[in-house]
Amino acid sequence: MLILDELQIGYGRKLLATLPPRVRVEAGEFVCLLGRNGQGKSTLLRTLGGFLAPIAGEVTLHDSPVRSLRGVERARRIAVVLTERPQVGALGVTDLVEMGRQPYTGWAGVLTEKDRRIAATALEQVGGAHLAARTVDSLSDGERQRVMIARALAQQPDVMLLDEITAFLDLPSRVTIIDTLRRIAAEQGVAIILSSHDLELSLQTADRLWLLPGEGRFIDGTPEDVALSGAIGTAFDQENLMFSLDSGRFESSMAAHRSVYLEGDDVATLWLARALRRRGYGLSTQPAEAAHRITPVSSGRWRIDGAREAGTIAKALDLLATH
Ligand SMILES: Nc1ncnc2c1ncn2[C@@H]1O[C@H](COP(=O)(O)OP(=O)(O)OP(=O)(O)O)[C@@H](O)[C@H]1O
Repeated sequence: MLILDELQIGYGRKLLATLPPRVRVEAGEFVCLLGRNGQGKSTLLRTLGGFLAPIAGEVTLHDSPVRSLRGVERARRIAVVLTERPQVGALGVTDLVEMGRQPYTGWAGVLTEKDRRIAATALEQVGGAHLAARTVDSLSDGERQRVMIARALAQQPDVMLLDEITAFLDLPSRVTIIDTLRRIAAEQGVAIILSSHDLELSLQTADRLWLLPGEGRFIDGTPEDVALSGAIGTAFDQENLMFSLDSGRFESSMAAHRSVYLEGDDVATLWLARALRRRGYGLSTQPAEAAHRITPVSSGRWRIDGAREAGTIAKALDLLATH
């Protein structure tokens, strides 16, 4: 339903990215948009929302160019959530969420019972019903983000564009908000495009990744295809940090000073492998080439070089360091 045709985004002569000839986003899709600072994530979202003209090409929503949508029409179809703290003073949470109904209330702005019900349901959907009587300026960052999402939902849009909304939240709050958005996309058929710096969470949750790796490129695929293509490494790796395809996360890339052959693949051994990498050990697949050999004895207990036993990861690291 959202179609990006021959799209080039940027400002004046500054071209930030050229997209493939046709990119489609279907109802119910949850897309995460990733890229380093300044690669054009916000610019792309602004272009998709029709707030910024593309350098070339066109964005259409249900066959209408988004740039041609008038204010109210656009607000009924496209909702935008930003990370900035809204300057709304002591406005009530319920009043703010009900503002999402403005595209439907006509000039007088009178809310019907139905409008109030839709706003209340939106607040419930983001787990914010208990905040209804609070004022917006009294909310924590995480609570405020939920309320801003509720306002966007109250617009009953076809597309939601969210720009780095999880930036200041702790991990459980980020997971909760992303889960809520995924559920909303799937259950209500809203297409959701969310820019984020949370690469690992995006890899785990997105139906699709859009990656702006720099040099004007744009990559579109399932998280797994994008990871396997090596594009995540190209976009984010740096001297001391590399994306590991084995673990699906970034790992410190200090030069390995000694290699260890580690047997076993139980959970405790996977955590021991993490600790070893952090300490600068390389994990060898060839026992004969490794300086040390670690064998699991039972879960969370290992034998080091056939002799000494370690019952914690700290002890295993100690034994390796003193040997
Ligand atoms: N109005 C503008 N005119 C010209 N250049 C702009 C304008 N707004 C942003 N830019 C530039 O365009 C580039 C992309 O900016 P954008 O905000 O889209 O990046 P981003 O990927 O969202 O970055 P971040 O992760 O830091 O939020 C940056 O170099 C920025 O300085």
